[in-house]
Amino acid sequence: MGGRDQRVSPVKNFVAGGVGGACLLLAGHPLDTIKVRLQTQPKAPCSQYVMYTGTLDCFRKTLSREGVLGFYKGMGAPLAGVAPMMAISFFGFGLGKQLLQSDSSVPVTSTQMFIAGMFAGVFTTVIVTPGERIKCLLQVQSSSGQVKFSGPVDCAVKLYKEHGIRSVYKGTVLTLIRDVPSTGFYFLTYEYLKNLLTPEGESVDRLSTSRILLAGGTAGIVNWVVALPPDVLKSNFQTAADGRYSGLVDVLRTLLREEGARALYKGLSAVMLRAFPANAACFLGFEVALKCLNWLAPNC
Ligand SMILES: CC(=O)O[C@H](CC(=O)[O-])C[N+](C)(C)C
Repeated sequence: MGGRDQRVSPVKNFVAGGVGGACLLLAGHPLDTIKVRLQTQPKAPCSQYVMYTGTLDCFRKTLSREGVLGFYKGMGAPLAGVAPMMAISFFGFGLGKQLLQSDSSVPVTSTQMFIAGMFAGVFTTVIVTPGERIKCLLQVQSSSGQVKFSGPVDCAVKLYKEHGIRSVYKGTVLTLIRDVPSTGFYFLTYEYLKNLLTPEGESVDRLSTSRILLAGGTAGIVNWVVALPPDVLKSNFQTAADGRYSGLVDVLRTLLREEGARALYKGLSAVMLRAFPANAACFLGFEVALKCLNWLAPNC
């Protein structure tokens, strides 16, 4: 597989990855707001009184009542987490490729791309695990009606005070199971499609915006096809009361026994609806930021 002609500096990958993360959030947050509103709307006595009948209804009502800004409520906390996560992810991927590629004139192979992507997945787990634990607990709390945590910082402090750092990092193994293979496929798909979509004789670095969007969006879909089953297990494990599950195999067994295999793809439509535009924007933001950085500092 053809890689970039020259190696990209890890700092540039980090900064451009952060820009990509901010774009991911800007494009994906409206669908996340819709998803959370649908998931947490109060149970109605009959379908006539239901607040939102579906995704489109929720979109229309939010737009007419709150305007476009209504879709961007509560974006501050995720911005503080998603931009650094994607910065670390692109940094880890770039570093992984450099470590695996002994000669920079030899293109990076598909296997090396996949391993470098998995490497990035290991890197991000350090910040993703506590971020997901806090996010999931807050999301479940808003639908359960019991307010234990006033916000992300309060949640982190309470978890730490109650059961120490182990509690903040509850779900680390499941986060690794979710993110290591999926990030491998994420970057492999993007790089593979970029090469496939590059016309004969042209450089992959001059790919059109529409093709970058297509490659990035598809990478997002592939990422979530792989990530969703462990994501369901992770969310259940991270939000369960202490002692409810003896381990991750117990979560899997319980879920399969109680809800069947379909439970492993819960929330599929909302996740997929968000995955394409959010990740298309992420990779476009990354590529544009990288071009700007290369223009500003061509020699580093
Ligand atoms: C599971 C996840 O966070 O996926 C990221 C993209 C998205 O849609 O949020 C990508 N990555 C796993 C590389 C962080």
